[in-house]
Amino acid sequence: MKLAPVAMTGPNVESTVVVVHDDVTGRSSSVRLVPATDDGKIEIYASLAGMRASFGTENLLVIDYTHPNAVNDNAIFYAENHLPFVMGTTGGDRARLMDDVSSRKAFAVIAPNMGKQIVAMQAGLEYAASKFPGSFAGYGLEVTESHQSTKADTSGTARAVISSLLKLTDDDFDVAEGGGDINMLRDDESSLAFGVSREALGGHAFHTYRLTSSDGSVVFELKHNVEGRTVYAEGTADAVKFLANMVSTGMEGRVFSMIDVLEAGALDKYTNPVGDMTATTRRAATASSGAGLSSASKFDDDVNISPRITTNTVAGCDGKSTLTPLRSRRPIGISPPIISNQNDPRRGGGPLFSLVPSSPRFVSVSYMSLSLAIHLAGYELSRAAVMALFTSDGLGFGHGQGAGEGGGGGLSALPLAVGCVSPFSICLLWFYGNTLERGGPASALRAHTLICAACQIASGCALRVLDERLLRSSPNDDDRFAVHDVADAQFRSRSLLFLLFVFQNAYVQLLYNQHWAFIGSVLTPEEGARAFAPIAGLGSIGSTLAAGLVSSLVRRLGLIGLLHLAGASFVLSALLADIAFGTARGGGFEPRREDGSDDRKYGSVGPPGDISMGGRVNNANAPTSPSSMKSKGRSASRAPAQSCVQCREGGNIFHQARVLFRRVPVLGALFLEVVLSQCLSSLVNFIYLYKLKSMIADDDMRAGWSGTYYAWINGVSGILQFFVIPLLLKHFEAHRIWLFMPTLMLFCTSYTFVTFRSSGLFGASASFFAIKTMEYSLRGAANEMLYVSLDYESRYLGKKVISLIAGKFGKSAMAVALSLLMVVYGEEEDIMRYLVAISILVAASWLLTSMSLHSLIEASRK
Ligand SMILES: NC(=O)C1=CN([C@@H]2O[C@H](COP(=O)(O)OP(=O)(O)OC[C@H]3O[C@@H](n4cnc5c(N)ncnc54)[C@H](O)[C@@H]3O)[C@@H](O)[C@H]2O)C=CC1
Ligand SMILES: O=C(O)C1=N[C@H](C(=O)O)C[C@H](O)C1
Repeated sequence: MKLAPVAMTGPNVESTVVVVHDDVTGRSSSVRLVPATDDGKIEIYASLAGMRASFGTENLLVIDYTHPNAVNDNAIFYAENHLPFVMGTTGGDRARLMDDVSSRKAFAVIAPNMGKQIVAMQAGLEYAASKFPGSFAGYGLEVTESHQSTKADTSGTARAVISSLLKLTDDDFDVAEGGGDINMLRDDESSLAFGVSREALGGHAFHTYRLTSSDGSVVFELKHNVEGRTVYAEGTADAVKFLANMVSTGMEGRVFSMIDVLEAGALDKYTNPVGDMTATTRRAATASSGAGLSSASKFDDDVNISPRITTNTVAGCDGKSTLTPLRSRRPIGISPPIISNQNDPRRGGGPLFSLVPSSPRFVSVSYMSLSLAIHLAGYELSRAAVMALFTSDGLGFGHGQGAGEGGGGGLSALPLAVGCVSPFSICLLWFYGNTLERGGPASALRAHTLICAACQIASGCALRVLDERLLRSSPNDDDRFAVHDVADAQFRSRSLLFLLFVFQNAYVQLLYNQHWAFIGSVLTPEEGARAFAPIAGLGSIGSTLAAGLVSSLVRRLGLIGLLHLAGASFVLSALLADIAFGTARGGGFEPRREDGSDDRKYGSVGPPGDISMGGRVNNANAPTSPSSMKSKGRSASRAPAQSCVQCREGGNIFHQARVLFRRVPVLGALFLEVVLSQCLSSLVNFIYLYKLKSMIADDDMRAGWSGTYYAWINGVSGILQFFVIPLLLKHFEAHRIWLFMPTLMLFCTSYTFVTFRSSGLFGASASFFAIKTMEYSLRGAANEMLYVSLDYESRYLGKKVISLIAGKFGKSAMAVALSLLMVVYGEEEDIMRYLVAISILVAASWLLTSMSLHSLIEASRK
C-alpha cells in the first residue's frame, strides 16, 4: 500500500507539498496538498482520473480525518465519485451524513472512534444497555473529556458512549450541540490537572464517565485515556482492510461501523486484518490528522478471500487527504530478527500463523527457514575445514612440511585475517546492494549464495591441486627447484586460505541476514513474534547437527571433501530460497523493490549478529529481535515522529554516539562493556585455537574435534536460550546477567592460566566455550532487556552504534594487537601464557565496566 501523491486539505490551507516519513521502514513519500476549494477539486478530479488509470478503478480508498465542517460535503464527494471511505472525523450533521451516504449506496466505515479497544468497550456498553435497560435508574451521570486545545468539536466518542449510558440510567443528561452537560477541557492547564502528560497536550483524548447513585453511596467510573494517535491509526488500518473486502464481495454499498469491523475480525471472515497493513501505512496514518485518499493493487490472499479481492491503502498526513497507489502488501527490509527474550510474556500462545499450513505464505517461510538452516549447516562444515586447513602444516600457515620445523603454529596470520573481515564485509554489502538494486532480492540472494558455493568448491579443487604439488616435491636443500616449487605452492595455498577465511566469515553473515529479511518481510510482526523462535531453533539444529557430523564426515571425505560438501549445501540453500521466493511471487507477496522506497534496506539490513574469530553467527549485538520488534512498535508510538528524524540528521555516527552517551550514560557503559567482552572473546578464541593446534597436529582430527566442540556450543546455547534462561529469568533479576557474565569469565580465564601447561586442551577450551555459549544465548537477551527500557530514539541509535561500532571495534582492536604481537614475538608458548594472563586482566576490566553498567541500571530503575 502506498500513500497517494495528492491529498485534500482545508480550503484555507496553501497548496503545498509535504514529505511523510515512516519511522519504521524509513521510507518517505511526497504528498501534494490541494485545498478543498472549487479550483482544488478540479485538480483532485484530474488526479483521480490519473490514479484510476494507473491503479485500477477499484483500487482507491479514502481516509478522512478532517474538520467537523467538512464532514458532510466530503462524504457526498466520496460517495458521488464512487470512492469507498473510512471516516474518523467527528462532528457535522451526523444524521444527514448517514442519509447522504446510505442513499447513494456508498461503501463507508464511519466511526467517531477507531480505537479498537474503545470500540469494544462501546459494544459492551451497548450490549448491557440492550440487555439491562434502566439498570442504573436513579444514577446521575457526569462526563469530563479533555482534548488538545485545537479540537473544534465536542468529543464524538463521548457522545456515542453517553447515548449507551443513557439507556442504562434515566438521567436527563444533555448532549446538545456545543457539548451540553459534557465538561469539555480544551486548555492546557485543565488538561494537565486532569492527568494528561505535558508531551501529549497537542494530541490526546481523555474521557471519564461517572455514574453516582442518588444517595451517593455507590459510584461507577469508566475511563479511557489515550495519548497520541497510534490507537486510531491501527483501527483505521483494520477498517480499510475490512472495507476493501466488503467492496470485493460485489454486495451493495453500505455504511459500516467499527463494531462491524471488530465483529468481522472476531469471526475471522478474512485473514489477518492488521497484519496485512504495512508498517509504513500504519505509521503514516499514525502521523496524520486529515483526509486521505489511497489506492491499492489487487492481490489474491492466502485463505478465505476471493480472488477478485482488492485491497486499498491507508493514507494520511498532517491534516490532509491523500491519494495512495499501492504496490506491495508487505514492508520490506525489516531488520533481521534474532531470538532473544524468549521469556517475553508478550509472546503468548496461539497458532503460529493465522494461515493454514498449506497457504503460500506458510510454505514460502518454511522453505526459507530450511534454506537458512542448510546455509548455517554449510557454514559449520566450511568453518571446520577452513580452520583446520588454515593452521595446517602443509597448505596452511603451520611450520611443518615447508619449513621443516616439525609441525606447530599456524595462527600468526589469523589475527590479520580476522581484522580483514569487517572491511571486507563492508565491500560485500556494497556489492550486494548493487546486485539487489539491479535484480531484486530473489536474484541477489540466488547469485550470492551461488558465488559462495562456487568459491568453496573452486577453492577445494585448487587446494587439492596444490596439495598434490606439495606431496610431489620433496623439500631438500640441495634441490633448489623443489624448494622453490614448495614455497610457491605454499604461498598460493596460504593466500587462498586467507581469502577463503575472510570471504567465508563475511558472506555467512550477509546471507543469513537476507534469509531473515525475507522471513521478516513475509510475516507480519504478530506472526513473526511467534515464528522467529522456532525458525531460529531450526537454524540452531542445522548448525548443531552439521558440526556434530564433521568428525565422521572428515574421516570419509577429508578436509577438501568437507569444503565441497559445504559448497553443495550452499547450492541446496540457494535452491530452497528460490522456491521460497517463487512461492511468494505466485502468492503476490514477494518482497521487492518499490518506487521511491528505501528498499536497499532489504539487502543492507544491519547485522543480526556477528561472526567471531572462526565463530558462528551470534546475536551479541543484535539490532533487533522479535520481542524488540514488538516493543519497537510500542515505543515508536510513544515517540514523537521527529525523534527518528533527529537520529538521522544528527551528524555522523560517532558524533551521534557522543551526544547519545552524554544523554543516556547507560548506553555509554554498554558500549564499553561490549567492546571489552568482544576483546576477550577474540583473545580466548585465539588462545583456544593455539592450544588446539599444539595438542592435535593432525588436520583431520583437529577439524573433527573442533566440529564436535562447536556442536556442543551450539547445542548448549540452544538449550540455554530456549529453555533455561527463560526459566531463570523468572526467578532472578535480569540485570544480574551483566555481573554474571564477566565473573564467570574471570573464573574461566584464571582456570585456563593455572592449567595452561598441565591440563591439555580442556583449560583453554573452557574459556572460549563459556564466552561463546554466553554470546549465543545470554547476551542477546541481556542487551534487549536493557534496550527495552529506553526511549525510542535511544534504542534506535543505541542499537545502531553498539552493533556497528562497539562489537567490531572490540574485535578489530584485539586483532590488530595480536597481529603486532605475532610479528614481534611469533607463536611462543611463553607469549601464549602472557596472553592468558592478559585475558584475566581483560575479564577483570569487563567486570568493572559491568559493575558500573549494573549500578547505572539500578539507579535508573530507582
Ligand atoms: N475517529 C477517531 O478515532 C478519531 C477522530 N478524530 C477526528 O478527526 C478530526 C480531525 O482531528 P485532528 O486531526 O485532531 O484535527 P486537525 O485540526 O489537526 O486536522 C484537521 C485537518 O483537516 C484539514 N481540513 C479542513 N477542512 C478540510 C476539507 N474540507 N478537506 C480536507 N481537509 C480539510 C485541515 O486543514 C486540518 O489540517 C476531528 O473531527 C477529530 O474529532 C481524531 C482522532 C481520532
Ligand atoms: O479530536 C480528537 O483528537 C479525537 N476525536 C475523536 C472524538 O471526538 O471522539 C476521537 C478521540 O476522542 C480523539
